[in-house]
Amino acid sequence: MDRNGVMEGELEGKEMNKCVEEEVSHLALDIGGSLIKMVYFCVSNNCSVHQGILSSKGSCGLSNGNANCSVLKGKLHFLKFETTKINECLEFLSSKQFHRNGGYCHGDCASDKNIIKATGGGAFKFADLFKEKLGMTLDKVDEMDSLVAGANFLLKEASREAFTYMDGQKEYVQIDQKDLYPYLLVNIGSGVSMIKVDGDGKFERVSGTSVGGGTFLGLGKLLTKCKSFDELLELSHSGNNRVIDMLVGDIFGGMDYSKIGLASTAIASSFGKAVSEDKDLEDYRAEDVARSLLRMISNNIGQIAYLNALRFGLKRIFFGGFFIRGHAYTMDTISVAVNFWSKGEAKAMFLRHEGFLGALGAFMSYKEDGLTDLMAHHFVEQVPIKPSLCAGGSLNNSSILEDVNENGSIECTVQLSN
Ligand SMILES: Nc1ncnc2c1ncn2[C@@H]1O[C@H](COP(=O)(O)OP(=O)(O)O)[C@@H](O)[C@H]1O
Ligand SMILES: CC(C)(COP(=O)(O)O)[C@@H](O)C(=O)NCCC(=O)O
Repeated sequence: MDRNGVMEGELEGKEMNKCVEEEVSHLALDIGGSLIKMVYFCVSNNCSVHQGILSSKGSCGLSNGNANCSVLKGKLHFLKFETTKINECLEFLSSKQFHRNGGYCHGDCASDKNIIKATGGGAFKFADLFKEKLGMTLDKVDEMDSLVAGANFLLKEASREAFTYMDGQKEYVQIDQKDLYPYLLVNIGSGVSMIKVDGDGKFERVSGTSVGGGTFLGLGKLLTKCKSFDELLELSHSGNNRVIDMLVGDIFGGMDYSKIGLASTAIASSFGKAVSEDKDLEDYRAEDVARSLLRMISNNIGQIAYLNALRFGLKRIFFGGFFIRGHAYTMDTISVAVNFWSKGEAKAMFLRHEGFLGALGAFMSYKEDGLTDLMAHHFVEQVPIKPSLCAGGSLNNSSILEDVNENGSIECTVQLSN
């Protein structure tokens, strides 16, 4: 796995084998414009999968004591691949035999009737490819439905999922389930969707913008010649946006424009300095360009999000999508924008499993499918555990913010009807 958490190389493959030995019962995909997100449930050793119906070989150690193991213990795992490298995803699924036991089957798993829940535009675009290469049918789940289901699930079931981030301070937010709705969900993927959520399955996509994560990476690649998202983020770390952005102070001779509440250090015009300076792109440091770009896009999304929150009187805004990547400066910029525009009234919040909302929602939709005998899920998040520890090993509690999505498997139980 590279620094992005994108699968590559043998080592991760070996680590994942351990999980396969423990049996993957269900798997769902979110195939987006930039990344493929995968969520799968790995049944703990003492339970196994037979013909698509999960049953126990021994005691599952769970409450109902039913020999058919209607409650399974295991872990939810999270992985991502670049969409342009979809073949790596297919190879991974194939090598791990996920196409045999990752979906649900109509009685006969050995047949080609494997069906996998999938959301995102790629569920349409790549349906034939999955069929041709793996004999897998992608059962399409609507992207907005999935995002909302994934977010609601995490906000209600997972502990330490939502947090605020301001001035370098991360604070987990205790969500009162009775007081969750309404909220604004802002998913920053390649593009940005803004969804007003009023309940389970009750929502409206109220806005969106095409200036999103794809814009950041696309423009960043053109302007800095960097090759990857991580490289671009890394560059932005050591950059100074003031070299390129035109500040209020640049226009007002170092003074604030206090009458309208603008400090001299506020950005008056992103990239505005490049207008008057007789410089070529090469004369600017790639670090500074990356920083200005990140700031411009984060600010803009924060502002549009706030305006939509204002439009509907929403106080809480949850930001998801892989543009964020747990990156301090991105979250800080978004938080400052929301705080500034709302005069402290609205709050920006972020999610640990930010990029996996759609995939989780697609995963949850198995429970609506009678074919699976899957009645309901009950998830209990425990300690984030590295996928490599799936088959045992010491617990790792020191989850790093940036890597939580790859390392933060969730211990859970899945309830199935007999
Ligand atoms: N490893 C990565 N490769 C490409 N883009 C990444 C990566 N990590 C984060 N990103 C950012 O995340 C965005 C995609 O977010 P995501 O939520 O997966 O959306 P989508 O569903 O459109 O693929 C990209 O546009 C980019 O800004
Ligand atoms: C079309 C999309 C829903 C696709 O989702 P994505 O793959 O970007 O996560 C998203 O890119 C989007 O909402 N774009 C903004 C389009 C607009 O409202 O202008």
